[in-house]
Amino acid sequence: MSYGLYRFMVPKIKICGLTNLEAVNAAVKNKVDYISCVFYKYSPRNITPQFAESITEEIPNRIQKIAVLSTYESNIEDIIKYYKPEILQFHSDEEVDDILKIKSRFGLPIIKTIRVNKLEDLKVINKYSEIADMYLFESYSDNNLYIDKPGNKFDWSLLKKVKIDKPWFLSGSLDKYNVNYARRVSGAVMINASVTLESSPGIKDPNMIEDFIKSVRNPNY
Ligand SMILES: O=C(O)c1ccccc1NCC(=O)[C@H](O)[C@H](O)COP(=O)(O)O
Repeated sequence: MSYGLYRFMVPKIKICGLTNLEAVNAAVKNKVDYISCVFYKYSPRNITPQFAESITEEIPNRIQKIAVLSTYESNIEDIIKYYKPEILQFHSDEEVDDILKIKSRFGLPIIKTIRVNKLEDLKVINKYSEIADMYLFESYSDNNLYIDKPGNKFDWSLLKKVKIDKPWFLSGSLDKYNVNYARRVSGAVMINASVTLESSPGIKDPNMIEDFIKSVRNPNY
């Protein structure tokens, strides 16, 4: 995509791993498009479905709620019942059939995370293309399989080298300084950020959320 065209595409922003009302309010105030809560017991961002419901119940309808979970999680019924996500995001090496069962049962669209460090990692898109409605691309480190640490990035330009058959988010240590460069070299229209907006593990800083969203919306900010 030429830079000229890219400049006119309105970016969509997802803030992931919200754990308190202040962070949700900062995301809402700054007109985020998607928010995600994490339901993964080893994550510092893990919260209960009931608490996720309580911090997100007042958000406007235009913001879509995403649940980050795994097919191995046992509390999916509670996640659906209380948090009421509009999209489910699967983040590990789930089997296609297991995701399909959940998709058919709850009738919700699926984001499949694809972890990328080299071009051949992108082949896994083929495996999930039947069941995924969107992808989320991020990097991985061998010693930390499912939870990225700040600073984990991949060569974003790899995403321009393959045909991607669904809408997709770019993720992985995006911050207010690198996000517009990352969008340019990857062609991303949809952006996900989490750890880079935290003052301590699991705790998002409302000012960092605001600065991040402003810098995506206005690259000269
Ligand atoms: O965020 C978590 O703690 C997490 C734990 C287990 C599975 C997935 C998890 N996050 C889901 C994501 O979409 C991304 O990993 C995360 O937002 C990465 O973004 P960033 O921290 O900005 O690199």
